[in-house]
Amino acid sequence: MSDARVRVPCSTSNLGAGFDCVGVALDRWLDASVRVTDGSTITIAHAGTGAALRVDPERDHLLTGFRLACAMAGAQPPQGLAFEVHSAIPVARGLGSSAAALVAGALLADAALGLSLAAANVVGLVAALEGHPDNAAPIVLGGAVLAVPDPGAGYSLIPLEMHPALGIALAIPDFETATRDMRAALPADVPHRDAVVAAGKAAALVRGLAMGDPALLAYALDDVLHVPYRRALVRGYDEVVAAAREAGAFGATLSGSGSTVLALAPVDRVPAVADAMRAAWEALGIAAEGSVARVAGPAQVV
Ligand SMILES: Nc1ncnc2c1ncn2[C@@H]1O[C@H](COP(=O)(O)OP(=O)(O)OP(=O)(O)O)[C@@H](O)[C@H]1O
Ligand SMILES: N[C@@H](CCO)C(=O)O
Repeated sequence: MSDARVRVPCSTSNLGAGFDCVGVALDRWLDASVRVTDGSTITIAHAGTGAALRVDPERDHLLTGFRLACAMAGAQPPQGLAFEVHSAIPVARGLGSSAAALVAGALLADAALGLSLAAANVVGLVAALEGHPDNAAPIVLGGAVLAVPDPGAGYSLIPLEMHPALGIALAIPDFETATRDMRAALPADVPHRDAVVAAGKAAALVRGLAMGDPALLAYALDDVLHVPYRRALVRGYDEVVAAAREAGAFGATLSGSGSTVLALAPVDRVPAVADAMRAAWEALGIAAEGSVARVAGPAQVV
């Protein structure tokens, strides 16, 4: 057993029509380390965006990920552990902070105990806990990823091409939306006609990302499966999406389950789109950060 350190990106997921199956790793990072101690206590020191988290260590996703990885490999976790985390990923904003913490914990266990877990296993254990693989998959693999169930119990993880002329803008408001609440807002069933439209939009998303095709992306970002049921819970959603389009975006949608709004745009329009979305929120009295996001590589042991 040795000390270990990892660096894990954030992720945006869904991208409109890729609900629960498409995600992209983005360049905001969580850095974490673990040290084995002589005692029998577990400490987790959070800095950065996690500093305000009031989570008992026993319920912290970092420790959960660590223990799940040990259990998957049949290894006994040490009793005394000291974790240190610095995160730049905003919490409960649709940028995968929970998946990032789970992946970080699992990779720390893998590195510290020499578990030799495959990337697909790490995605699988995080997805099993979260109930969807679209954050864990890009965090572990980097880039844009399609994650769908494979004939066994795991997932097929397929890297998706993103056209180089395609840029990503984010607007991150100062209010949270918990994924649990946003999933509770979804209906148990949708009308068949909506399912038909959703199938076409999901196909349009994959092809639109590869080609950078404006019409396909506009169609795909205008989701019918989850956004219609969630947008009322994100104050200003319609205004921010409209502002993105007016500033030159192909379209905009919730990042993950929100509250962040993500826009896809030609690379040279991305700064203006990010600024327009921020301004739209601020016009409603809601502080927000507008930023240009870059696609990130995979989580790494450093
Ligand atoms: N180490 C941790 N880092 C972040 N969140 C944690 C951690 N441990 C537990 N949590 C819980 O997870 C919640 C955040 O998860 P949630 O799924 O709601 O948002 P998210 O992962 O930031 O966004 P999304 O899943 O929509 O991309 C926090 O409010 C907190 O209760
Ligand atoms: N696909 C998930 C992502 C949550 O981060 C959802 O939209 O609920």
